[in-house]
Amino acid sequence: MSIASHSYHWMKTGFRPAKSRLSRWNATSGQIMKRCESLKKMTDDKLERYSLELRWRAKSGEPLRKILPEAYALVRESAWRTLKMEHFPVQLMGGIALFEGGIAEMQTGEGKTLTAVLPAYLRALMGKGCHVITVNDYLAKRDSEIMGPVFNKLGLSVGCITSDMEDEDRRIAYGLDVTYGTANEMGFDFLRDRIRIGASAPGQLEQAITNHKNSGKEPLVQRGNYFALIDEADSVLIDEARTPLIIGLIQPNDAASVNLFRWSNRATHQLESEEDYVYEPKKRSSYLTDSGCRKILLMAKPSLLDSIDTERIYKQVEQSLVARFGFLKDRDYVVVDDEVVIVDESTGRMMDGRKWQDGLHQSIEAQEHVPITAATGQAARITVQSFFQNYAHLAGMTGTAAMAEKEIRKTYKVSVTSIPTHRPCIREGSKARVFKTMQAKRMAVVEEIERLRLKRCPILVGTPSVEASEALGDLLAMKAIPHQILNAKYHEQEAEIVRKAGEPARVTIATNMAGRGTDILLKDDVRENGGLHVIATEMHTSARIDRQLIGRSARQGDPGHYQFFLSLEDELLRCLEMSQIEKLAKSAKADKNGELPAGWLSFFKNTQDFLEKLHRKQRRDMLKQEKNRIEMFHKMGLDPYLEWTE
Ligand SMILES: Nc1ncnc2c1ncn2[C@@H]1O[C@H](COP(=O)(O)OP(=O)(O)OP(=O)(O)O)[C@@H](O)[C@H]1O
Repeated sequence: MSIASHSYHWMKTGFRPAKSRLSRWNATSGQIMKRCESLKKMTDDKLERYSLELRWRAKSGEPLRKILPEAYALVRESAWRTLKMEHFPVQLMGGIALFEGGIAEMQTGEGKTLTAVLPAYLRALMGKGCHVITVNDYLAKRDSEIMGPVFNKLGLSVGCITSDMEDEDRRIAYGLDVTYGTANEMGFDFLRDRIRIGASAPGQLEQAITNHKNSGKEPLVQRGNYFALIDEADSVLIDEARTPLIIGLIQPNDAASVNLFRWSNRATHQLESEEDYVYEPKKRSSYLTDSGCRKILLMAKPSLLDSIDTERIYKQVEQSLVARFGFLKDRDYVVVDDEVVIVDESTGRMMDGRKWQDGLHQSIEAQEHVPITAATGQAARITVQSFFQNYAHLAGMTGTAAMAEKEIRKTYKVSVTSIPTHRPCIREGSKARVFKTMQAKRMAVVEEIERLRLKRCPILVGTPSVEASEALGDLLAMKAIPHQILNAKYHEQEAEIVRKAGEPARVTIATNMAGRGTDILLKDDVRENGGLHVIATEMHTSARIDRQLIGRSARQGDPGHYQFFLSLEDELLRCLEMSQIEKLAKSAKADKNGELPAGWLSFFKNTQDFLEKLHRKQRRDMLKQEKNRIEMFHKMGLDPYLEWTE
C-alpha cells in the first residue's frame, strides 16, 4: 500500500516522519497482519511454544529486528485471544517506531497501552528485563494487570512496582520479564542500589557490582537497566525532569531548629511587604531588606535561638516567606493525618515520600501547625535525564511530544516521530469564555453544566487544584446537582470514579489526576449525544497539560467536545505582579454576568507562552549545572550519583 493511498489520519499538530521510514513501517505492518492469519489456527500451546522458540533465537544472537515481524504477530494474536483487541495497523507502526528508539507521538486515546506490549515483548525476549514507565502507581498497576495476560499467554511474566512495596517484593517484580512502574520508583530503586554498592569511580561500576554480588551483602533490587519504554514521555522526560530524585540522609531535628521553624513562621506576620522583604512570585523566592533584617534582629526570640547564627535565622525567615506566599494548602500540598504531603502540579497526585528541600518542607509544617519532621540532607541523587541514560535502549510515547519536540531532541538526542491516527479525530472545541472574576466564571460553569446535563452528556470538569475542585463541588451541591470529585484526596476511589465518568449526565470534577492515561469509556447512548464534554476551568502553565485534559474526549474516533472557561483571578495569572492584574481588572469591560470579550483569550495564551519559556530556561540551566557537576566528579574520579556513602 503506498503512502498516498492509505487512509491514515494526521492531527494538525503532528509532523510527519520521513516518508521512507513511514513506508517501511507500513510495509512491515502489512507483513505482520499477514502472519497473523497463519497464527489463527494455532492452539494456545503451540502459540506459547512458538514464543519460546523466539526467545531461544533472540538469546542465541539472532538480531531482534529480524524477529520483529514474527514477535509482533504473536503479540497481536495473543491480545486478540486474551483481550479481544487486535492491534490496528497504525499501532503496529507505532510499535515498530518504539523498537527503533526515540519518541513516538500517538494521539491521546489511540491505544498506547496496547501498543507498548509489542516492543516490550520483543525486547523482553532477551531475558534482561524490560521496564515500562508510567506516570503514576495507578496506571502501573492498571496497565500491568490489563496487559499481563497478553504476555502470560506467550510464556512471559509481568509485574509492577508501586510505592508501598517492600524491597523483597520489588526484587521479585524486577526479576520478571516485564516490569511496570513509575520513573520515580525505578529511579529511587536505582539510587538505593547504588548506595548498597557504595561509591565507585567512573568506569568501575561493573566491577563494583560484581564485588557486591560476591560479598554476601544485601542483594541489589534491580537486575540492570536494559530497556525502558516510557509512556507519557514528555511528562517524564520534561516535566518530572525539573526535580532531581534525591535520597535523603535523615538529619534529626534538634530543639533549636524546631523552635526556629516555628518562630520564623510567626515572625513573617510582623514584616511589611516591600519595606521589610520582597517576594518574587515568578521565582518563588524572597529576600529580606535592610529594614527587615533589622526588625528580625530586634524581635524577641526564644532563648533556644541564641545558639543559632543570625545568617541562618535570616535564611529561615526568607524560607518561611516563600512557604507563606508561594505554597498554598490544597493547591501545592494537602495535610493528611497531620502530615504535609506534596501534590504534583502536573498530575494532581500526592507525592508520597517526597519532601521539599532546604527547610522549606519544615517551614510549611510550621505554617500548618503540624509536627515538624526531620530535615533531609543528600545521600544520593540523580536527575531523571541521567537515570534514563543508564538504559541500553530507550523509547517513549506520548500524545503531546510534538509540542516539546525541539527540547526532547536537544536534551535526549532522540527523534520524535508522529504516528497517524486510526480514525479521524472529530473532537470539537467551542470558543473560550473569559470572565472578570473567579465567582462569575464559576457561575457560568455551573450554568453550562446544567445545560449539558439536560442533554444527558457526561461532563468532565478540569480544575487546577484540590481547593478549586472542592469550591466548584460546593457550588454544585448548593444547586443539588449530583457530581463526583476526583482529586488527590480521593485517589483510592479513582478507578470507580473513572468507570462512572462516561455515564449519561454524569458530572465529574477533577484535578489533573484525570489527565494523562485516564481512559473514560462512553456508556449507553452517550456517543449519539456528542460524547464526553470537557470543561477546562483554567489554563495550565503548560499547553501540553491542557491538551492532555482535552484528550480525554473524542478518543478512538468517538465524538467529543471541549471549552475553556477563564477568569482574571486564575492561577495562571498569579505569576504576574499584583498591580498589573489590578490594572487589567479595572480596565476590563465586562457584561452584566461578568463576561469579557473573546479577545481576552490572547492575554492568557501569552502568559502561558511566557511561563513555558521561563520553565524551559530553568530546565536548561538545571541540565547545564548537572552536566558540569558530573564532569567535575568524573575529573576527580568520584561517583557522580553518591554524595555520601558508608
Ligand atoms: N486495537 C484496539 N482495538 C480495540 N480497542 C482498542 C484498541 N487499542 C486501544 N483500544 C481502546 O482504546 C482506548 C484508549 O486506549 P489507551 O487508554 O491505551 O489510549 P492512550 O493512547 O494511552 O491514551 P492517553 O494518551 O490518553 O493515555 C481504550 O479503551 C482501549 O481499550
